[in-house]
Amino acid sequence: MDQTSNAPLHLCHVNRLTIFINRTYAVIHSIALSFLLYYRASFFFQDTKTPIFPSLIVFAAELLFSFEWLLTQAYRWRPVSRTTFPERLPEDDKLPAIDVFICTADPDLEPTVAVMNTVISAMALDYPPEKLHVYLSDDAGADVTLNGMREAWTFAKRWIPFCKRYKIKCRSPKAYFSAAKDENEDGDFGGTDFIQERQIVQEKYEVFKGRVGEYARHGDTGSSKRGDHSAVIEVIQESSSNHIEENEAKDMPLLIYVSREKRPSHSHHFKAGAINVLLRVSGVISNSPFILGLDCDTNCNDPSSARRAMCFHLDPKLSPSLSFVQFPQKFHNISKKDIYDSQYRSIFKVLWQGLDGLQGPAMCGTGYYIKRLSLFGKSLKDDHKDLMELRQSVGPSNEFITSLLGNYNPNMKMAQLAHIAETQQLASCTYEDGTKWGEEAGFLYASVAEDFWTTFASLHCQGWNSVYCNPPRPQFLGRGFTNLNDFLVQGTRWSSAVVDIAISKYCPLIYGPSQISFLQRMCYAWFPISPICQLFSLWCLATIPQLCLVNGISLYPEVSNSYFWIFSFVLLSSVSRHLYEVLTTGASLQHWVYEQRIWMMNAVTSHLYGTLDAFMKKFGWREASFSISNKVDDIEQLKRYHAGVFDFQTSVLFLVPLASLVILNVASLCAGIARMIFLGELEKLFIQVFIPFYAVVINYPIIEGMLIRKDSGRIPPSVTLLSAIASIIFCVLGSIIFM
Ligand SMILES: O=c1ccn([C@@H]2O[C@H](COP(=O)(O)OP(=O)(O)O[C@H]3O[C@H](CO)[C@@H](O)[C@H](O)[C@H]3O)[C@@H](O)[C@H]2O)c(=O)[nH]1
Ligand SMILES: [Mn+2]
Repeated sequence: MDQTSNAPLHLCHVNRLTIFINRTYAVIHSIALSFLLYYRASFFFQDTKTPIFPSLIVFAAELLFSFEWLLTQAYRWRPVSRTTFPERLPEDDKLPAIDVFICTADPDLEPTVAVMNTVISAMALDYPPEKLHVYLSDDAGADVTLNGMREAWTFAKRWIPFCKRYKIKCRSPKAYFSAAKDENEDGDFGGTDFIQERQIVQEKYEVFKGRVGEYARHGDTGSSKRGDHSAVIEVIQESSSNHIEENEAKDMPLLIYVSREKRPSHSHHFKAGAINVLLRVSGVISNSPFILGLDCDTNCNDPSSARRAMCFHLDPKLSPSLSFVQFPQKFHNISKKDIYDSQYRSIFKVLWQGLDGLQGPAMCGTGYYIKRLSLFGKSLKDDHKDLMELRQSVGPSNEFITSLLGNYNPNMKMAQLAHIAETQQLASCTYEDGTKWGEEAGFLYASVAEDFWTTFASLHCQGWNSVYCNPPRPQFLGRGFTNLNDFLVQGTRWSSAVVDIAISKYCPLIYGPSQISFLQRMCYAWFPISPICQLFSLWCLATIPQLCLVNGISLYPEVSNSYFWIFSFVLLSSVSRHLYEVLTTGASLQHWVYEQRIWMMNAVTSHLYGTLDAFMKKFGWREASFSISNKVDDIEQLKRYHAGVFDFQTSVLFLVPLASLVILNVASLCAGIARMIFLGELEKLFIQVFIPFYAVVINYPIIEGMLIRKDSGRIPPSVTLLSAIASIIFCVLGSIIFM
């Protein structure tokens, strides 16, 4: 260990070439945009035959697009990347303790074996075991999960020493055993000892899986009492009295099951509520200064993440204002033909790097190492720490307040026994009544995008920073979507959650104290504003120029007009800019098509319903909800995903807008081509023909789904018919009203 030297624990690289390219592009593109908007604006002072209403709508769409574009430039202002040197960390006895929080909520959608793999992989992190405490929050209160944990504990006693002895990198047994041998480049594969032990451990894993499977089949998955059960907190311990095994257990991290109390009469605030209970319960058990947050599907794919995170948290220059280290979300099941962009390429390869160069990335729910106290910044802000005020803020438990004030250094065994009674109260659904939990303490409740919202309002706006750590080997691997329905359902939840923020008084465009920089605020504004901008602009651009085309009305400059080149430039520049980013982040030309398509589909469906949902909540017509993402594979759907074939088995509410818009665009394209050929309007309508042409080419799989495919993943004929009728009605009504 290299403690004595002054070698840094981490480095930050500023990519000057990228910055130069990004800023140059921003300047050139914004000049072109200004010309475009000038052309539109001056149009209203001219005397033309074009009807005013469609031009006005298209202008509004262009304005919103430009505004959104402007916000995204902040992400491109100063992207950075980082390297860590965990080997330079101090000795193990100087490392701070870590509590791992894993959340699960529904054993039917989140299979127990997979959740336990996450638990086991977290227990096997490369960190002193006495400084690692793993908590699983089970919102379903299901027996299968509690029993699964007991089995996981027993299996982990074999698994952890095996991983450590042979330096296995992939610490999720499921991933390890299902990978082809040569894929497991890590670990020592030479000796017969290894081969024998691997065999034994694999057998144990099969037994573990079998047992959990039994519980799942015959046990109670808690579906009847999911919203109505009392709190259960259990420290998972040795069940057998076997001496040798007990010795092994010494090297095991503490493992704790937490199922908070839930009652129909009390709002439980979804995942944020679950984490806040974990914050309290762990506060009186282990009270570690740092917390690793994981979703139940996020396996530790590399044991070194904890030490890498400590490279930042233990840097004396960075640490006082550092709240958390975020690792990217990466996924183990991404197809080469990632048609739904399940990898979120742009977020994790572009946007988060950009934020990292400003004040730091937003939390993304999983794969982050956060400083516990930063979540209580507002409650603890006065130095004198008035006890009464603190009670009002975080509730009456003296044990918890003591732990928060840092006066309580838990001796694990004692703490377990002394405080288990206290935890019942801390996990009860009435504990938060009259306190500031969810408002200033812990994760915030105002939006179900609790991660994004908490980072903005509680952390970055209070002057905390964060960093983004993206080493070449993925440190965590989750499960990406494999079908359109899951993608659109999650998209709708996200849009709704962020639009909640956009239409609240905390909209980052207007809210934001001086601690947050202007550029950081622009980035934050983009998330809540973009669904509204995209939804409006895309719906307009997918209907109005088309309607006008059918009626022979020109909305864009003719080819001979010099502004024609401005419009062409803006279009080409934005499209090629996106292509450039896709290619330079290691994706293919084909992936660029996927992203263009899924972006359009998302905008006209998820963003639409999400925004509607947000407004309905605002007016009190609907309650907040959190539709948990499905994590069970359907073989058929999986096959299609890997073949790059769309699976249209989703709600008609999603399908009808998609299909209607495509039908409308095909029809207008035909009409446009006919006009060009028979009426010689090529010059006049060039751009307007190009728009539906582009939309149709990019969205070809929808046409295929309607007309060509016969499999169960196609668009049902009834939906096609309904959509055709919808587009005809739109065309007729639109022509009468607008033209
Ligand atoms: O009432 C709830 C609802 C969800 N969860 C857990 O929260 C996690 C995330 O839920 P999931 O359904 O997988 O949602 P995703 O859309 O995949 O989650 C993304 O978006 C969420 C909201 O922004 C973040 O919290 C997540 O970390 C992020 O991965 C899962 O482990 C769930 O078990 C709970 O514990 N209680
Ligand atoms: Mn998820």
